[in-house]
Amino acid sequence: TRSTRPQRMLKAVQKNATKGNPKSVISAIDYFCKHSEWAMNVGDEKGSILDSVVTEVNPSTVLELGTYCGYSTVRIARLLSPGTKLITLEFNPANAAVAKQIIAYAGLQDKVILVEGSSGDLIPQMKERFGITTFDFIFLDHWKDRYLPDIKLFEECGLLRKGSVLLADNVICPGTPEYLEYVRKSPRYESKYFPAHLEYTKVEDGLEKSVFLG
Ligand SMILES: O=C(NCCO)c1cc(-c2ccc(F)cc2)cc(O)c1O
Ligand SMILES: [Mg+2]
Repeated sequence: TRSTRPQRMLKAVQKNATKGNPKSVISAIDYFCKHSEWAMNVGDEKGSILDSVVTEVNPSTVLELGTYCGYSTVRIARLLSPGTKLITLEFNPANAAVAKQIIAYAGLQDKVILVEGSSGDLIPQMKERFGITTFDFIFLDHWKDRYLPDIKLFEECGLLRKGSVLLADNVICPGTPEYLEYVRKSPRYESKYFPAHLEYTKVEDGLEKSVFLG
């Protein structure tokens, strides 16, 4: 039967990237998306902003919502200090299976804990399952209608501390209007918008960085 786009992306990584070289995996995926098939990775323009925020925060505890094929997982994991792991949640088992292989091809499997399931179910389990007290950095890139309920869940579960940084993809396209209104109006967050474009296109999009004030 016909392969899926994530499977074709994985093939492109195995063909064009160098095993154990995260930078070449990132480049191979970006090339595939620019010249073969568009796919919903955060991409190189927004990815550079992601890199700069991760580098600035230098987090010890990291959560990604929405693994997809592992592109942003590789971008983040390659920048983490030795011994630091990132937890990434993916609802779609087929995508998780591809992501696992792309993360392994980059040689970053020891820095990543990939968990299959819904964020609504898994966020309340973070403390008991992974011994997390609070997250230093959270990247939101999953279903856009889950951003608002999940940030409220982080608050309710006591997973944020003064200075926790949340970075949200796609706040313009596809858009997360309710989430944006919440973080920009709430006195408990200091928010900043980073303008960019929808991955591999000229369509306007951007990232919203929100710091929890405690
Ligand atoms: O749904 C998304 N992510 C959760 C599932 O993994 C997502 C969608 C799009 C997108 C799609 C279709 C279009 F026409 C425009 C944007 C872009 C993204 O960056 C995304 O993260
Ligand atoms: Mg996205």
